[in-house]
Formats: sequence, C-alpha cells, structure tokens
Amino acid sequence: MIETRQITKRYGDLTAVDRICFRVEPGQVLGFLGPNGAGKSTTMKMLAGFLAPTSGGATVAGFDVETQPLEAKRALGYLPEGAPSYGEMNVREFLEFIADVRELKGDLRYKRLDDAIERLHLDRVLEQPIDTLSKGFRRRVGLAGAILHDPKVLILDEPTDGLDPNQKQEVRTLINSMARDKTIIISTHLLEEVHAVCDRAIIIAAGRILADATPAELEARSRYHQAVSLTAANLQEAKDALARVADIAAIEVDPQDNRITAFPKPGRSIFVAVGDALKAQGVTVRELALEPGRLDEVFRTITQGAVGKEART
Ligand SMILES: Nc1ncnc2c1ncn2[C@@H]1O[C@H](COP(=O)(O)OP(=O)(O)OP(=O)(O)O)[C@@H](O)[C@H]1O
Repeated sequence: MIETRQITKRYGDLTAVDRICFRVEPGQVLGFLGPNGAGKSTTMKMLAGFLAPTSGGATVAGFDVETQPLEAKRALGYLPEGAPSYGEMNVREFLEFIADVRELKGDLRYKRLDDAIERLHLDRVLEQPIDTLSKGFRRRVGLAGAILHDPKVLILDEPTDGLDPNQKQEVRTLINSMARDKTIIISTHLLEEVHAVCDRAIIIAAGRILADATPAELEARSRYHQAVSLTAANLQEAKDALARVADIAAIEVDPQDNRITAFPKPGRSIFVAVGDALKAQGVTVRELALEPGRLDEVFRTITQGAVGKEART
C-alpha cells in the first residue's frame, strides 16, 4: 500500500507538490496524469525516498519514507525518469549490481535475474554498455532493475517513454501481469495508457490533485459521453434524419472526415432512436458508435485553468 499525508515539496517560493493526499491499495494500478511540470516526478521521488518532503509525509507498504527509509526502500521498486545511472556498466553488470544492493543471494538471485532478463527481453544486450543502448532498451534495463527483487510496491515514472509501439504494448502487458499482488503507480502523458493499465487515475496540475477517479468515471465527465457518432454515404440525408430525433441537443460535423456526432440532451439516451431514425429514412450508414467519452478532452478541460499557473506561495 502507498499512502500520502498532505505531502508537499517547495523549491524556494515554488510549490511543486501542494498537500497531496491519496492512498493506493494492493492490486491497484494508479495512473498519475498531468501536464509538464505538474509535480508528478517530484511526488514519485518523495515516495521513493530520493527527495525529502518539505512537509507532510508518506508510507510505502506501511513504512514511513522518512523515519523508516530502509524498510520502505526494501518494499519498493522505483523507475526514475530517463536512463538508469551507471551508464558505463554493461547490462549484466548493472543487474548484478542491483542484485547486490538488494542482497539477493543463491538460487533466488539467479531466478530473479533470469526472470527480469526474460520479462524485459534483455538477453541480446547483456554485454552491451548501457550508454550505448537505444532509449527503449535503456528504459527496459531500468525497469528490469526496478522489478528485480519482486517488490510489493512499484513506482514507475513514465515506464513506456521512448519505447516503440510494440515495446509499449509489452511493458503494459508486463505491468498488468504484475498488478494482481502489487501496488503500482505509473506516471504517463499517454491517455491510452490509462485505459490500457490503470484502474484509477489522479490528474494533477500545479502540484494539486484536480481529479481522482476511475478511467470510466473520468470519461463520463466528457461532453462526448453517450454521444453517438456516425459516418454516412450522404451527409445531408443523415443530418435530416437526425433532426427528427427529439432527444438530440446538438449535432457537430467534423470537416476532416464528415463524421457526425450527435449529443444527447442531459440524461437522455439517443443511440436506439438515432439508429431507428436513420433506418426509417433509408440512410446508408458506414459506422455507428456510442461514445464512452474522450479522456483527452476531459484532461484538457480539467487542467486548462491550472496550466501555466505556477503555484507560488
Ligand atoms: N530541483 C528543482 N529545483 C527547482 N525546481 C524544480 C526542481 N525539480 C523540479 N522543479 C520544478 O517543480 C515543478 C514540478 O516538476 P516535476 O518534474 O515534478 O513535474 P512533472 O509533472 O514530473 O513534469 P514532466 O511531465 O515534465 O516530467 C516544475 O515547475 C519544475 O520546474
């Protein structure tokens, strides 16, 4: 479990993290979302014990990160931003070094090393200096280091940054496979990642929590939630048919691809009525979809006011 209590970090007169409180239980993957400079990395560094909070605090697996740092760090795997340190080491040396730091010995040591190397597909690059690896491989080496001791808690700062689409998918599958018995926090700029791996998302901006909800709850805040989108052979015929549906509040047409989106009146459901109206008017429809809501639009709406505003005290 991870719990923060009013955790705060100030740099001079800039409040990078402002009294953040949350709790993540085992089995949960929490996505940390926010624009650049929101305070995501700073929060993660404080949880990982790399940075002391200015005020407030946190526990990791029940251990206070300031007063029980060794116990907290033992329970924790941390992937920092960017590349792993010790770039002059080759991958094998780096992982052996982490295994030493984690005091892994005997059969367990070999089992954990083999497991991390296999999960992150590092066998081809074991003898290569980390500095000479591609960004994607460096990220995977960092991840292998973070999971090596099979920690109960994982804090992963942009785990898929720099990976190609196939590698992103592999890392998301890895996170999902570890999620059952671990407490995991990931930060990301990628909203599709929230869908793919997170069962809860916290949106922060200017150091403050602006939303804490499941991806579905966030989508439900979108103005696209329960809207119906469609493309039709004849745009005007489709618009005429939709004009007959009483519960439609507004219709928008995307000039790029002529996709029509029909927005329901508050609390109304229009999917069946739209289908019936199009059929009754003999409109040839290519695609018809009920929109769950758009996370990117929700993210923009929630963070808009906060972006650019620095939290100065
Ligand atoms: N060592 C430091 N000294 C002064 N200010 C800092 C320091 N580290 C971070 N900051 C500032 O704190 C704020 C939060 O930074 P942080 O790196 O936590 O944001 P972030 O949400 O992780 O951003 P990104 O998505 O760009 O990684 C930013 O305004 C940043 O400039």
